[in-house]
Amino acid sequence: MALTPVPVALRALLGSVPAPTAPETLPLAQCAGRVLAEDVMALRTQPPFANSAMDGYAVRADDLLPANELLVIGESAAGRAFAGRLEPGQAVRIFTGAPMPDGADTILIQENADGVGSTTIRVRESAPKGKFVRPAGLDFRKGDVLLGAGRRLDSAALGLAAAMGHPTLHVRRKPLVAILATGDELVLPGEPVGPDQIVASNSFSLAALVEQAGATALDLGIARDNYPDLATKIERARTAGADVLITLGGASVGEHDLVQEALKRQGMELGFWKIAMRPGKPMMTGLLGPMVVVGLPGNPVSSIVCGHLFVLPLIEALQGMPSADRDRSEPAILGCDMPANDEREDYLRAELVLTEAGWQVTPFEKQDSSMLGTLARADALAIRPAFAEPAKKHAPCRIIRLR
Ligand SMILES: Nc1nc2c(c(=O)[nH]1)N[C@H]1C(S)=C(S)[C@@H](COP(=O)(O)OP(=O)(O)OC[C@H]3O[C@@H](n4cnc5c(N)ncnc54)[C@H](O)[C@@H]3O)O[C@H]1N2
Ligand code: MOO
Repeated sequence: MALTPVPVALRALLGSVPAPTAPETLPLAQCAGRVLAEDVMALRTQPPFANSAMDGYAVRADDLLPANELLVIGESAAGRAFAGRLEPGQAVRIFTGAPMPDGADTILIQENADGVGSTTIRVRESAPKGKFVRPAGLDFRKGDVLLGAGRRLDSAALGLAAAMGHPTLHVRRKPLVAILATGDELVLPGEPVGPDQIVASNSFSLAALVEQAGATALDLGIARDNYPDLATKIERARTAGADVLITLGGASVGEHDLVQEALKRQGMELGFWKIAMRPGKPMMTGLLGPMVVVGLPGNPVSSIVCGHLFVLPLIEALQGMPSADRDRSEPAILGCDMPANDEREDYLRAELVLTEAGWQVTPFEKQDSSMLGTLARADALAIRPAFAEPAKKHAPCRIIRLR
């Protein structure tokens, strides 16, 4: 079978998502990190009235001649407006956020007035008409749509939704991602490790990755390399209603690589298998009923790199984010010479340095896909396209930032 290029595989995977997860209504305080299921319209105008941006005096700009004296006739504070009307020659003591009194058009900040606190003030320095006045609707008006469906609710978006008057929001249910490690050799961290055993790490790294992307991880533990155990644990993912099943390991071509066959026996429709990338070549995708299956290679670095390239966009697509298929790479320059590349696109663990010419990326010398220490040190993946010619230090390249 020919190797599938990364963008082809990614498009196919995102295209296989049956539908975004169902919407649910949550109180605002529980919406951080969730994705909006519908557009959000302002239920009110902000600010609802013209107000002062500074502490000082509400005045008429026409009265702001240096040394002019103004009679202070009252006070407007936030939550306690001045009820009367300002006439020529008058001022109203005002504080930040307080409503502008009728008849006033400008704020004289108290630093530019003499006699602050007394019944008469003297203009020290003039100000143009409208200075430090926030007109009603400066931020938004009732009916404005300020947050679109598919927007992830970061702190600014949540603050805005609150200011628009929404106590609850319609957001996508968190995708449920079942994670199944496979392998006779695996033991959990902290368990006794036999001479031919390996500590399982991939479930932890993938769970962290999917949770950062807004999903809930469901750890199915470790399936041993036999069909009955694999079948039981795959079944558990289906019963739990997982939107995605990530399998780890057993993806390659050896006699103990049973995962694909186990999934097919349960009815999985294979999407693709084997991608033109390094690491991550044996990755597989499929659909088992409505559940999207992603079979990741067992090598720890391969599984995490595939997680960044495929699983993160998949989880965004499941949350209805329209930008899920965006190009996540950024420009950089090489920090060293690079040899020609073969038919697999390379994702090299690398460190970044910010230079006058932008990010300079230098791949680590050792790139084995078992080396988690190197991956944890890496700032980015340096991308070397398939069949790339040799490249010189400072040549342009693309990177994907890891943190
Ligand atoms: N003849 C060939 N051999 C291999 C090929 C190939 O094309 N022809 N591909 C290689 C590539 S590339 C990769 S990547 C690996 C991936 O194979 P598997 O997905 O079958 O992975 P395993 O054999 O199950 O495990 C590989 C390695 O990773 C360790 N592992 C597995 N699961 C975990 C886990 N949960 N946590 C930590 N470490 C794990 C496992 O012990 C092995 O050491 O295949 C190549 N072979
Ligand atoms: O592609 Mo494998 O993921 O080289 O190690």
